[in-house]
Amino acid sequence: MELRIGVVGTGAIGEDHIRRLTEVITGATVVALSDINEENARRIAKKYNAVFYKTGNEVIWSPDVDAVLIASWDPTHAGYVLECIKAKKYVLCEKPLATSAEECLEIVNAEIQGKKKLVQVGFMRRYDTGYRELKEMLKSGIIGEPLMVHCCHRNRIPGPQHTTDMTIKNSGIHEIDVLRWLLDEEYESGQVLTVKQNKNAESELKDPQIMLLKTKSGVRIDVEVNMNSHYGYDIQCEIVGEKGVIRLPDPNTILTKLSGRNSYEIYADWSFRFTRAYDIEIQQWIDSIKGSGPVGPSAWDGYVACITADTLIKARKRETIEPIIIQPRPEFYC
Ligand SMILES: NC(=O)c1ccc[n+]([C@@H]2O[C@H](COP(=O)([O-])OP(=O)(O)OC[C@H]3O[C@@H](n4cnc5c(N)ncnc54)[C@H](O)[C@@H]3O)[C@@H](O)[C@H]2O)c1
Ligand SMILES: O[C@H]1[C@H](O)[C@@H](O)[C@H](O)[C@@H](O)[C@H]1O
Repeated sequence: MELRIGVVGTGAIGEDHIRRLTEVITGATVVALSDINEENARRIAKKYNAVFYKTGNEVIWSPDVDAVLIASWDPTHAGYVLECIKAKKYVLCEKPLATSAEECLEIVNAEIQGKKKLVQVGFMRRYDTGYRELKEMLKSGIIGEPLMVHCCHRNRIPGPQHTTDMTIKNSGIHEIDVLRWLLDEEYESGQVLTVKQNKNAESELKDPQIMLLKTKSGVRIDVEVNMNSHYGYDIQCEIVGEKGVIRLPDPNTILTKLSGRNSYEIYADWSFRFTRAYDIEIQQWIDSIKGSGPVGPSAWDGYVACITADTLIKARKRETIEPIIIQPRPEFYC
């Protein structure tokens, strides 16, 4: 049976997911889509033989749609996810789940009231082969207990509407999620350092920023989140353990020997770096909702990531170390 998917938001990643669902993923067809940029959405609807709807809610409530993928701007996520829960439809929402922890809790409570797990959050790094290998190696105990984690999240240039808070809540949120998944524990406190301003950054944008996190067991984490690397999209993660160090591999790119130099390509953005992870994420989402329901990052994971991001933003503004206070995890998500 082909699952009929509706997509809300057909910008960069929305269109890429539609291509993926059509050309790469098995068992699903994109039948409906919507975007406030009507011209672009109509172009994509024509290209992929889907129906254009004027509003996201019409896509969600359409009887022709079995499940929904949300890829619109961050502040629109919570409203659409709540609507999907009302309509009792499975939904894969791109990160972040919402722009505040309060909205995330509203989603969590609505899902619990509906007595069915419907929501998955687009934390695709959990599906990246490199991160998966890191997790396996950590579990094997080969480096002993992890003690410190050093990460970089470098974007070549920021998107047009990027703000100082988004560096944490839109970009750094990937590390917030993937590191608690890797280490399998929660955070205790956090801090953000701003550094000498990059002259290439917009004057309003504090860039780069360093997120510092401490986990409950005392692991120390530093993450450079840099929106203006200029040289490319570069994701690094090194875990220092009691007996050794493990490091996320760079993606395999061809070694070029040219003009007296050995060189490797560095990807320009996330769409190339995480292509395979998105493919696996979406295929597993489709397979799971045809089975007993989603098994990927849940609304609860969306909440924990968001409360951590909110706390880090508060810490940056106050120039303090803030405790990260997470509500008790409901039985529903255990
Ligand atoms: N998981 C990842 O690695 C990853 C990568 C890129 C983007 N994202 C997330 O995906 C979302 C989209 O990012 P993007 O890079 O494609 O941005 P984009 O600006 O290219 O696309 C967003 C689209 O949303 C549309 N939109 C805005 N408000 C809307 C509304 N109310 N209803 C319907 N459509 C609306 C815009 O017109 C635009 O076409 C963001 O939330 C971002 O955080 C995740
Ligand atoms: O910093 C970017 C991340 O590296 C990507 O994976 C996307 O999430 C994008 O929206 C962010 O701006």
